[in-house]
Amino acid sequence: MELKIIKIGGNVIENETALEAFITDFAAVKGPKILVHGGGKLATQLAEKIGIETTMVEGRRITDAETLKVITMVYGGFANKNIVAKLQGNGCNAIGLSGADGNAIQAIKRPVKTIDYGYVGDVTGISEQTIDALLKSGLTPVFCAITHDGNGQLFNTNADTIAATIAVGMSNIYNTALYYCFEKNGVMKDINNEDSVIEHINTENYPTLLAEKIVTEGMIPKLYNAFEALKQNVKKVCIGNTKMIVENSQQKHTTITL
Ligand SMILES: Nc1ncnc2c1ncn2[C@@H]1O[C@H](COP(=O)(O)OP(=O)(O)O)[C@@H](O)[C@H]1O
Ligand SMILES: CC(=O)N[C@@H](CCC(=O)OP(=O)(O)O)C(=O)O
Repeated sequence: MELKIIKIGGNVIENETALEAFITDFAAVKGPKILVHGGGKLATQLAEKIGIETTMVEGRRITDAETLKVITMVYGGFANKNIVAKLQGNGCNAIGLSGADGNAIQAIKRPVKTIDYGYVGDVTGISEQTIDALLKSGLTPVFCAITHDGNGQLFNTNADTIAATIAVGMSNIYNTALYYCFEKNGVMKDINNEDSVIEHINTENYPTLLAEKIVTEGMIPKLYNAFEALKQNVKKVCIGNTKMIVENSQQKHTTITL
């Protein structure tokens, strides 16, 4: 059976109309499914309001103790519960989780090489049996971008990485398909031209896209994670507009292959 792991980005969450449209489409997706959400933009806005500066390095947030509090409140609080409530309103029996809940996603502090990211976690494992028990009982897990180390420490983890790791872990039980949904139509040749979607990215054309800076910022972890997922048994990875998850959708998007 296919399990769909669908990730939505910060710009979708932040935009009331886009979020409502996505929720309707996600609720209508048939079969077992898991939603992973970010909320990076909302966290940056709240941090700014309370005088905490945000530093991003290659799409990842440097997370000090105060920033960790903000992201926990935003991702695990407002963003997660708002999405769960809206899904409930659309007949989808969602349950909101962080990686600490049910020990679902374990992580270690990202090792310091040239950069110390602070309380940023690299995922070490997921509890696929616990997640599967939720699926089997008819619930739809909704994960925010928070993990833990099993010793009481929460971590901020890139939501794209969480989605990929869940897809990899759950591939022990299901055929998994990973969808990265965001506000654009896919990975674009020209970021200002929605018609310039690159329909296929693979390990051959990717280095050029990276070198020519066609792929930058938040798209770097997304593609890194896409390749990692495919190498570890995930059957399908797509990047595109939320409309691509609609059954028989003709929406153009980017498909990643090895
Ligand atoms: N070639 C590209 N095509 C589309 N988006 C790109 C590209 N290169 C960089 N990006 C950036 O990647 C962003 C998506 O990643 P990210 O900021 O992590 O957002 P999300 O929260 O949606 O995952 C886009 O909003 C865009 O600014
Ligand atoms: C470590 C790290 O960078 N974590 C991300 C988690 C949220 C996220 O990934 O949100 P989007 O998918 O909306 O970008 C962050 O704090 O921005």
